[in-house]
Amino acid sequence: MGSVSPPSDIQVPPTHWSDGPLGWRDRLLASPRFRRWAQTFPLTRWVARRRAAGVFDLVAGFVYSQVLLACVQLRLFELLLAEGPQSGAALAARCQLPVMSMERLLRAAVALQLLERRPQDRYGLGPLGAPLARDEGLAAMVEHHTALYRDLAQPLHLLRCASAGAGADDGDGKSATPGRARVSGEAALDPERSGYAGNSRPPDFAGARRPEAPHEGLARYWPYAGTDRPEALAPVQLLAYSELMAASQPLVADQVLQAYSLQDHRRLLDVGGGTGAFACRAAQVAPHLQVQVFDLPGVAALARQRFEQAGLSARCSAEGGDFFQDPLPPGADLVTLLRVVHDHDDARILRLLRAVRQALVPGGTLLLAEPFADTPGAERMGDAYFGMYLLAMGRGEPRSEARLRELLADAGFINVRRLPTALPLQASALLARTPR
Ligand SMILES: CC(C)=CCC/C(C)=C/CC/C(C)=C/C=C/C(C)=C/C=C/C=C(C)/C=C/C=C(C)/C=C/C=C(C)/C=C/CC(C)(C)O
Ligand SMILES: C[S@@+](CC[C@H](N)C(=O)[O-])C[C@H]1O[C@@H](n2cnc3c(N)ncnc32)[C@H](O)[C@@H]1O
Repeated sequence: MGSVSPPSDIQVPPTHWSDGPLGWRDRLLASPRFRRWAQTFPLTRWVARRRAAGVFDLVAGFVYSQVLLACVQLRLFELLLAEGPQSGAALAARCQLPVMSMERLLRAAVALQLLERRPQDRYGLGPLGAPLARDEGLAAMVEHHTALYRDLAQPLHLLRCASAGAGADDGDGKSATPGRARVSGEAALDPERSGYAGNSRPPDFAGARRPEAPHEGLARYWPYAGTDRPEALAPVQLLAYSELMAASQPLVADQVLQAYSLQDHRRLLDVGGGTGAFACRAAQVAPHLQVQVFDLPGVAALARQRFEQAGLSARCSAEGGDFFQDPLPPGADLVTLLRVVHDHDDARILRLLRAVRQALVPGGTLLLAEPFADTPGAERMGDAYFGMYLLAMGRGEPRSEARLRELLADAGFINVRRLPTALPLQASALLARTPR
């Protein structure tokens, strides 16, 4: 393998007027002498400290994430919300950790504002931990990152392999990506063997750690991203990601339903609608609405179970199939695509959008919602988080609003408009119509 440092004998000539001043700035910031001066000079000291803290956070980010993971696995936030602040020794006993380790974790969590020190040497929830205390979706997201971090442990390996053909399939369900062979079959996502048991939770806090999160990478976690025959996936392979999506769906549903009223629609088709979590919410907020989910056969079967358990089978149904191959059920006046488009490449998405246009009644509405790239104030979420996440998954990319608009126009949609959502970090939304 060659050296990773840039060859020092290559001079890149400036090609744009801004290269000059920006090159000057870069050399200044890279200069240890300048940095030494700036961190002591009274007018620049605060910028130097802020920048240093920013760089430090990037360097230490993984450590912070693992402190959070330990808190989530111990169910610390829920415990402190339910029972109030407690001493380190009491928490150590509850969590079955040595007192010294527990204190170390608690102090780390305080430094990250996940927890706060309280009078009489006790620990309570902090401003960043409190929102996590009752959020099953966020907790599940944190836990499943174990799979992502396996892939990211060697980022260059991931980047090199992916450039050889991310998500390419060699026809038998195994990824053509070298070094990331996909194991089909039950072992991959067997909740027992992977250690992942989704939302199944012990009844009380006594020694109640959450189960260890997945031991495999994302390609196995999301098996549909690596095959051209997703309808052939075994039910056990669909379970872990379907549970994660159902647990985290309220985060998305809240954004969508706050931004858009379903009252004027009569028939909703949720394409890639998973196990029907959004469908149930939609049916509950719009009691006149007929709702249908289209997803892979094994996932659609789970949706049917959910509808039955919720007593919604009269208005909610689910059809199984491959949305790239099979026709979508016709007749809906609203189609939703929630967290679906970013999973796939442009060619597949164009095919899917055209199929959605065919399925909708004339003048029908498409509502597309997912995290967008280039979201002001949440840029890291798009290109940094989802960019790397989807690379590890093996297919798809985060797209900007502008790119999604182009794809929608290519697929024949008109009147595309942005629906403002309260927390674009969670999901942004576009509305589009089919011609009458
Ligand atoms: C009351 C006092 C004292 C003061 C008031 C001050 C005030 C107004 C404070 C505000 C408090 C407040 C309301 C806080 C709210 C916090 C919230 C809403 C936090 C939300 C955080 C959301 C996060 C961290 C979301 C993370 C989402 C992730 C990581 C999503 C991952 C999604 C994946 C991996 C999806 C995969 C699907 C695929 C495969 C890509 O298709
Ligand atoms: C990221 S999940 C989103 C699920 C749901 N919309 C949500 O937001 O919770 C993507 C969904 O698309 C489904 N899916 C992926 N490829 C598919 C295909 N070719 N045909 C049908 N469904 C597919 C998956 O089974 C999964 O339920």
